[in-house]
Amino acid sequence: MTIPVALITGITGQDGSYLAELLIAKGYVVHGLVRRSSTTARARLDLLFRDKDIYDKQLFLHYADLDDITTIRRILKKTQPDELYHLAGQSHVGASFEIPESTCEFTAMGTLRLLEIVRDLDKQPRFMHTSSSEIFGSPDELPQNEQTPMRPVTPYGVAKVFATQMTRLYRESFGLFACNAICYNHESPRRGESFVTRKITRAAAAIAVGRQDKLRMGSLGARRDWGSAPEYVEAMWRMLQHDTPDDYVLATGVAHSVEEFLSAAFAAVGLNWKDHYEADPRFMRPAEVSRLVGDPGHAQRQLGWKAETDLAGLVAQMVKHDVASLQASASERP
Ligand SMILES: C[C@H]1O[C@H](OP(=O)(O)OP(=O)(O)OC[C@H]2O[C@@H](n3cnc4c(=O)[nH]c(N)nc43)[C@H](O)[C@@H]2O)[C@@H](O)[C@@H](O)C1=O
Repeated sequence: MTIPVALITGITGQDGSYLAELLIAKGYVVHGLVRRSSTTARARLDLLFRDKDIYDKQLFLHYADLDDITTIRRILKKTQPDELYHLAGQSHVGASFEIPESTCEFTAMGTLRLLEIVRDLDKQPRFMHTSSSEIFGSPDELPQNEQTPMRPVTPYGVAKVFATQMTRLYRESFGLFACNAICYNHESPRRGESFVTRKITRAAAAIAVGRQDKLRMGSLGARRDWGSAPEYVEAMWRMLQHDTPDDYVLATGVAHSVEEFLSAAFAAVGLNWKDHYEADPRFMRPAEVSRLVGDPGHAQRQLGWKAETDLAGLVAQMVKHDVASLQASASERP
């Protein structure tokens, strides 16, 4: 039996770590591209795999930045993956207003460069690009599906539109097996600390144990369709196992406000968020998407995939994790 080989860009991120775990459990050999500078970000992977004798047997990490075409081409030629999961990019929407150029460089051009390399390979891997609900920006219809017109309102959204359309174009014009996973927000205890959900659950835990008093945040009115990250990477894998390539909205189909998330997280540790919240203009954005909710029907029909975790379940998992890790670090203190 041949062992399937996958390559993941962005393997050190939240989704990358869950996807690596999933593929390794399925018996894949997994190669990951790692930025030379992201030594600390590797902590997620080290925590998962360091003691499990996986490195150099099933998991191989390679240094390569997304603008380093020759290195990526060399790695792809050497590793000959069957599947290429493209997760890397500047993923913070708020930051994209501060650094629009590098956001486009990595998120938009980085995807095009990868597609170009794949197009030239003799053995072309199946390709999955992690697109985003931000492509819809300010949509006319609700919920959004794969046919909803793209109307991005943030530099990040514009970059994702470019990458999404290029992925479609390489599928339709050059015959690549290329798919877009149009992901709505997906969270977990491994979510980066600057995204709103994790910022809230970490603060709720820290305030509950007396290590923090205030939580400074931006607007609470925005609504998001929040799902659970491990479920979304399962859908990504299913996309590349399907007979034909296509684009899929991955979402729960239900939206909640930031205030609802905040309220649920603080309630989970017996606190009232109103006693600790402080509005901070530094976290307000020049433009907000507010009507994003996805229709995951296509993924359900074609891939048999459905988001299972609701907001209450997600909040409970994240708060529990953050409380436990604070307690563990407190007990380690001399
Ligand atoms: C689908 C999409 O999902 C993510 O992008 P995002 O939705 O912008 O996620 P977020 O957690 O940064 O913000 C959610 C909402 O929360 C509001 N908000 C209020 N106060 C703070 C605050 O203090 N920090 C942050 N970060 N947000 C705040 C903020 O203004 C926004 O309305 C990325 O994975 C992205 O890569 C992606 O593709």
